[in-house]
Amino acid sequence: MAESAYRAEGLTRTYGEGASAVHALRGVDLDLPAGEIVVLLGPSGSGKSTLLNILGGLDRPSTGRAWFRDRELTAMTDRQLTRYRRDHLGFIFQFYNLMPSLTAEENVELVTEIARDPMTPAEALALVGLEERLGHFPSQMSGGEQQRVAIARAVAKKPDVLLCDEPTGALDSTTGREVLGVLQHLNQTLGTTVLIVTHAAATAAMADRVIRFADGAIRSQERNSHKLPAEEIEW
Ligand SMILES: Nc1ncnc2c1ncn2[C@@H]1O[C@H](COP(=O)(O)OP(=O)(O)OP(=O)(O)O)[C@@H](O)[C@H]1O
Repeated sequence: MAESAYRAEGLTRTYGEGASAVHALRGVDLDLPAGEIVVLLGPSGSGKSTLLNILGGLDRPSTGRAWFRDRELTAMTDRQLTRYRRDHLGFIFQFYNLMPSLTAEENVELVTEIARDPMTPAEALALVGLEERLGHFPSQMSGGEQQRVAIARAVAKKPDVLLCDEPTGALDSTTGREVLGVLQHLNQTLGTTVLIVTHAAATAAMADRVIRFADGAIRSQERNSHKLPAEEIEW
């Protein structure tokens, strides 16, 4: 059986109390094997980001338990969660969060300087097809190129898992497909587990596993028998 990346049992997350409480997660059970591309779909407010943040060690559930491999995230101290994020995860968000005063190479260097066994920034930027743009500043690049720098930054430390929250949310469909192609390439060449939270339902076509959320719970989960290359996704 494939090694497990994540498991979760009965995760709930409630914000606030009493009548105004928001039940962002209402009991989520999960079992995600390592090495897959997993796409989480669902309407706005259905709890997708909340789940991603808990698996990413950025938030804690109100009740329930979660594991990364055989380590229980919900039993970790804040320090242990910080190390878990540093040693195992890369994050990609809708907005690229690049430092405007640093070049592409220097933006990636921010991570490679503190990682244990990183690629060089040039290697990471080559993986996302930006080997020619090392010395460019974010303002000199398109949105898609900036997102590729952000992906290079996330993968430079060779993470086991890439957690992506709306990675194509700010991009047009052509550029979005290119960015998804980069994620697919990383999954195929490095075996990185990739979790993608998105509104773009078409992204499901490139997933190994599609999880649909509604109202804080998983409504369905399916495995794709036939995955499409990202370039062939119809938006
Ligand atoms: N820090 C917070 N404080 C209060 N409520 C929150 C907080 N974070 C999220 N929520 C609420 O929890 C619910 C789930 O939010 P979440 O961001 O997980 O949904 P989502 O499915 O990712 O939505 P979207 O697709 O719009 O990003 C929403 O009703 C949201 O308003």
